[in-house]
Amino acid sequence: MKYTFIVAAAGSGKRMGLGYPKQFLEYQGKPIFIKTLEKIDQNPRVTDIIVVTNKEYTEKVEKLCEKYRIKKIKCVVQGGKERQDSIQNALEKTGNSEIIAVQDGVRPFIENRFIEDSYRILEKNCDVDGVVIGVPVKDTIKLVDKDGFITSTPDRSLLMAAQTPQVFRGEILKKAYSDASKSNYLGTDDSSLVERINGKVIVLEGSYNNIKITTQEDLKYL
Ligand SMILES: Nc1ccn([C@@H]2O[C@H](COP(=O)(O)OP(=O)(O)OP(=O)(O)O)[C@@H](O)[C@H]2O)c(=O)n1
Ligand SMILES: C[C@](O)(CO)[C@H](O)COP(=O)(O)O
Repeated sequence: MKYTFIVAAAGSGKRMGLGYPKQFLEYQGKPIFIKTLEKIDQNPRVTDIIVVTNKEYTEKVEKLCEKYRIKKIKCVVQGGKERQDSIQNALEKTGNSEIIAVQDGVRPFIENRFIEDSYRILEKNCDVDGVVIGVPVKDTIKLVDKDGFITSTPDRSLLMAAQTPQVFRGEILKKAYSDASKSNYLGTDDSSLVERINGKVIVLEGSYNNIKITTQEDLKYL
């Protein structure tokens, strides 16, 4: 079995406003995306890792992966305009991988149990197409109209905030991406693409620590 990880590191980090992409920000002496890659590389079941990055940073990423001895790198591919385009480019290099996981390069607090438990769920349940790491929402969520007026208050007990990794059977993930591209559907995560082709995806409780480094306020967690 091939267990491929795609690590998305092709964003520009506009909201962080560093003047360079936040995946290169140093945390404990290493770029954030390297900290993320180290955790994935250490899992014995992961067979290969594809990193997606901005065209102008490809060589830098290759060198950093070498410097920090990330052993399972299969290739570094060029990203696209949106995160979804970046993942689509990486999917083209996954070959016949049976299980494909997608991870934000800027979520360095990924835990090994997220990977292990997701693989276990997919192995034990042939009717499940994917596993998404997520946490119960703590705030009350309001749906609003374009003028900011509240239209409804969804039942919070049914709301989960999606994180990464998001782990899928390779075939359905590729089909989901291909269908989304044909119909110009742009989702904000990988699971939403699988959901729209009626894939059965389960949420596995992750951790509130597993944040995505997005804005300056998140730097206090590093
Ligand atoms: N075209 C893109 C956009 C994002 N990402 C990656 O997807 C993850 C989550 O995206 P986000 O936090 O939105 O990162 P940025 O796009 O860099 O941030 P911003 O939206 O503030 O510019 C990050 O690891 C980012 O590098 C990517 O691979 N390709
Ligand atoms: C995939 C994701 O990290 C799940 O929370 C998130 O949706 C990425 O969103 P962004 O628009 O790239 O910040």
